[in-house]
Amino acid sequence: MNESGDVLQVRDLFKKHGRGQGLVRAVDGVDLDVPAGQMLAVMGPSGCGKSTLLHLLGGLERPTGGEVWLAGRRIDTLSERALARLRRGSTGFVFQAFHLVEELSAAENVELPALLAGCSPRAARRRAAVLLERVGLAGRARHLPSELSGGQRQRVAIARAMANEPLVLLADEPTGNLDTAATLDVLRLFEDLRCAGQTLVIVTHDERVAANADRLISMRDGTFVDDTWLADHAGPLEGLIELGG
Ligand SMILES: Nc1ncnc2c1ncn2[C@@H]1O[C@H](COP(=O)(O)OP(=O)(O)OP(=O)(O)O)[C@@H](O)[C@H]1O
Repeated sequence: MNESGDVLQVRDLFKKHGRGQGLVRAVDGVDLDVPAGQMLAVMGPSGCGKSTLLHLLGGLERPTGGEVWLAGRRIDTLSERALARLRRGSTGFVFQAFHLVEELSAAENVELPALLAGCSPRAARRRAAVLLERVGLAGRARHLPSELSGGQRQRVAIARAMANEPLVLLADEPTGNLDTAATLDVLRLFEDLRCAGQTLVIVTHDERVAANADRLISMRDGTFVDDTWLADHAGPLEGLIELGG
C-alpha cells in the first residue's frame, strides 16, 4: 500500500490494439485510486474496455502508456518473470467461465497457487481446507469441477484466487454464468471478503453485483464516464436474500 492507503493506483493509462484503420483504444487515458478494502464495481457496454482494464490492473496485459501501481510498487515496467511472480502472489483472478483445472479436485485446484508459490504440500493442503470451509464447500473437497454446480465451481475459483492472500481480488463477470441462487452465494462471499478487508475490483453487467459495491465506475469507449461512491451498498443484497435465499 502507498502512503495514502491506496492498493491500486493508475495514471493516464492507455491500451491500444491494432493499428491504422483497425486501431482500438480499449483503455483511453484513465486515472484511478482504489483504497484498501474497497469493493469497486466496473460496468459499461460490451467492448468498452472493462476486461482490458482488469487485465492491466492485474498484470495480465501490459499498457501501451501510463502507469499501474500495486501497493506502492510500479508493475507495468516489471520483467515478465517479476510479473508472473506478482500474478502468483499479489493478485487473485476470478473469471466468468471459472477456469478450473478439470482433472483436479476442488481441493487440488485451491492448493495449486500455494504450491506454485513454493509452499509445502502440507501447508498448501491446510490452506485449501480452510478456504474451502470459508466458501462453504468443505464437503465437496474431493469432487472434480464436473461434479459441481456452476455456483460451487465459482466458489472454488474464488477460494483458489484467495489462496495466496492477494492484495487485490480481480473478478471478470463472476456471476455471468450463474442463476440467481448461485449469484447470491457469490455476492455473500464477496461481502464476507470485503468485511474482512479484502480489496475487490469486479467487472460486471449485473446490477445486483454493482449495487453491493462501495463504488461504481461506468466505462464507455475506454474512458470513465461516471465514478460514484455508494453509501448504502448492503440494502439490495438484503432485499435479494429475502426474495431468493
Ligand atoms: N487482443 C485484442 N486485439 C484486438 N482488439 C482487442 C483485443 N482485446 C480487446 N480488444 C478490443 O478492445 C475493446 C475492449 O475490449 P474488452 O474485452 O476490454 O471490453 P469489455 O468491456 O470487457 O467487453 P465485454 O463486456 O463484452 O466483455 C473491444 O473493442 C475489443 O474488441
